[in-house]
Amino acid sequence: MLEVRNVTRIFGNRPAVDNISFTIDRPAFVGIIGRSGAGKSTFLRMMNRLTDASAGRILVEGREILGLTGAARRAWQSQCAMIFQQFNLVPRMDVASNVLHGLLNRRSTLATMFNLWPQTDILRALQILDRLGIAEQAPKRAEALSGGQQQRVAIARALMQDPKIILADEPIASLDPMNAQIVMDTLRRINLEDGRMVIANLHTLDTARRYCDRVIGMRDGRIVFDGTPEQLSTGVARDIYGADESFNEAATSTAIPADSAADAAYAARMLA
Ligand SMILES: Nc1ncnc2c1ncn2[C@@H]1O[C@H](COP(=O)(O)OP(=O)(O)OP(=O)(O)O)[C@@H](O)[C@H]1O
Repeated sequence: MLEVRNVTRIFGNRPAVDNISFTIDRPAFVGIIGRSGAGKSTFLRMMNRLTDASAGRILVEGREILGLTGAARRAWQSQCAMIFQQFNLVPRMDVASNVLHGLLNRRSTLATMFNLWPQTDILRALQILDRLGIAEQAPKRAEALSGGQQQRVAIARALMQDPKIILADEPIASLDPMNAQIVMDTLRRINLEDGRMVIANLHTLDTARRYCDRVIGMRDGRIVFDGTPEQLSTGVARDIYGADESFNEAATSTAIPADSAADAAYAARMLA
């Protein structure tokens, strides 16, 4: 389904991504981990054609996507939707319009400028918001929502494109543990229920272990691990992150701390 062959990206004289190759043959949930600067974002941006590759090929269902230009490139970009750490919504625009903007590549500028959307598109946007549990937020300005809700709006906008692949660049890095879990659960649901491949750059090991079918570890632009979550032992992780014996997995954790779970249970009891 996806074949990455000897892909390299050089900035200046330094490779950010250095001759990486791998194949994904089903709509799996794939996590990419590695410390800051390992090349994770650069790889996703090449897949989405936001950044050009210096060398190599990326084939999706046999079709080379690195050479696409113009309308073909835009069409590809809507088939592999991107989700960012900072959500990238239009803050003052209402939630429903933000979701409808997922169709931007397919609509005329004029219609978009005047916010003219066919009723079928509006209904679909509302259905998607409903599926993600945030339909009641549709009329609100995006900026009025919590981070977790905003990220779900960004996922809804991505779904509006009906993508084959969802690329998520540190989708939970700005969220508290509770919201991080909701967003990851949402991505996993979409992966399993719709059969859409998800490739997510993740900054915490426990998230990669919990949600991914497969984990790719990058270090200095290269793939240094490619395996199942079970194979991702502390020793392997230490290798990926280039850390010494003092490497502490808990420091990369986004698990909900026992304290805050207890606090939430206490608050729920008091409100009951
Ligand atoms: N546009 C650019 N111009 C020059 N160098 C860049 C550019 N984008 C990325 N780099 C460099 O490429 C390397 C890989 O960066 P990249 O953002 O892909 O890493 P990353 O693993 O995603 O890290 P982070 O989690 O911090 O984003 C870094 O050394 C970075 O400084």
